[in-house]
Amino acid sequence: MSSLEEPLGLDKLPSMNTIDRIQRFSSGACRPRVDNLGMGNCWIEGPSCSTSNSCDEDDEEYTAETFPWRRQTRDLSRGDSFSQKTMTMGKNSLKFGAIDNSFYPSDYQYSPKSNTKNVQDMAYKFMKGIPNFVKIVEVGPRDGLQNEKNIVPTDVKIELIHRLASSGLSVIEATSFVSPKWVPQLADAKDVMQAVHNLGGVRLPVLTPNLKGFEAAIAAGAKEVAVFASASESFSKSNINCSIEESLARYRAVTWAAKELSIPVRGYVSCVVGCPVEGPVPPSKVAYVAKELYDMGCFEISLGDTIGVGTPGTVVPMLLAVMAVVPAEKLAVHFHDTYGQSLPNILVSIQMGISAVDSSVSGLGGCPYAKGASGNVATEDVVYMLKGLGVKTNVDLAKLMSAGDFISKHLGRPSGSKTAIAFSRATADASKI
Ligand SMILES: CC(C)(COP(=O)([O-])OP(=O)([O-])OC[C@H]1O[C@@H](n2cnc3c(N)ncnc32)[C@H](O)[C@@H]1OP(=O)([O-])[O-])[C@@H](O)C(=O)NCCC(=O)NCCSC(=O)C[C@@](C)(O)CC(=O)[O-]
Repeated sequence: MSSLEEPLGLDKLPSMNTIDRIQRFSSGACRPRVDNLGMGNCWIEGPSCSTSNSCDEDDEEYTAETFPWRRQTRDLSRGDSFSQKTMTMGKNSLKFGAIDNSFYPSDYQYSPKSNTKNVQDMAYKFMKGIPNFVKIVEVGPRDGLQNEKNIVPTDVKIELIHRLASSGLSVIEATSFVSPKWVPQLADAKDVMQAVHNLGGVRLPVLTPNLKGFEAAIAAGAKEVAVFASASESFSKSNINCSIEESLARYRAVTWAAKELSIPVRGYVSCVVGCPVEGPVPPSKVAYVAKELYDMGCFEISLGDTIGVGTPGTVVPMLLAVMAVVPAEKLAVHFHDTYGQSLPNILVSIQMGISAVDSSVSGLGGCPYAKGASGNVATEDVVYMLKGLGVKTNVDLAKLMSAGDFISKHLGRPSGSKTAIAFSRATADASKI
């Protein structure tokens, strides 16, 4: 039975006593104010921390109590004045805030002078765990295009990768060296890789399910690869035609070969909260597979909610279980947006100290072996939310949206990014004035 019918709730997973922590965050703690506020801009802005996430922690009272999982975080001292800045978006000079004032009625007016200590404390708790910098791993050209009904021409894929790179994305998953019988959409992996492998300033990992794929990837110029295991036995069989243990044995061979060539290997765990066949997946199984991948040498483990059924209620217990065995700084999160839960899931993940997020331009994607699962969270939406939180990504949103526009036009459908749609509407409205 498909688990897509019903979101997985905490009632279906072991209680880990974390929900009350999340519920302590009040929505009012990060309320926008009217004056000159951008749509996604948060008025909270910490003192200047470096992007290396090396802030000093100066207030331990909340640290131990509220964020036992917290890692490198911003330095928000309680007396901070929370201010807001307007952000411009590249040459197009689209400005956050261009259509902002009309969004917020006057009763949203927020005066720092009337701020109570209580409210400041809530804001502090909310922001305390959030890192200064989040690395975005763009998976559109691989996870996005692997599920397209019509095969996207090689030159379009290459152009997309170029456009994504020019937006400032530092990691773009380019393609997969998998069986073309299983995933014909990426049968041109060799041609794509040969065309982009020398692109400067960007890492271009590719998926490799076994040694055959690894060798082909290296021959085509790949300098980084990713292996992908599942926390669900059934999904492992349908996705890569072997058991979890068999897949781990294959990946040990891949990581061993990669080590010989000094090739970094990223590890994926899929179905981290739910499986299309088995339903809820216990956090302990996810932790087991994540640790195996970490121990065999994967430099980062990406936790994939492959069918997009997770909510913060299931994601937090899963992350706690994984963080007990793999350090938070070695983890990334990878959410599909089937139930529109990706952004809240990303928010709780970064509050827990994770600073690497996978996403897909225009929300492209889905897994050919997970029917009903929708695309990944849209990169534009993630960048927009992070900008609003004052978190750096080094991604130029205007250029990113232009890349999204390029691929959406090619696919003949509107972008799956709400941010891109909102900005294109705003631009269209402005041009009528
Ligand atoms: C794993 C295999 C290859 C096993 O495939 P198999 O059929 O079990 O393997 P086999 O070893 O018996 O080989 C069968 C044929 O495939 C060939 N072959 C074998 N390996 C390769 C290779 N690397 N590249 C090209 N060809 C290959 C092999 O040479 C042979 O060719 P034949 O003799 O029949 O002509 C297959 O099941 C496969 O390619 N699966 C890939 C499935 C896939 O890409 N799924 C989507 C990934 S998305 C995902 O996993 C989730 C993730 C990462 O996005 C995270 C998330 O969203 O949560």
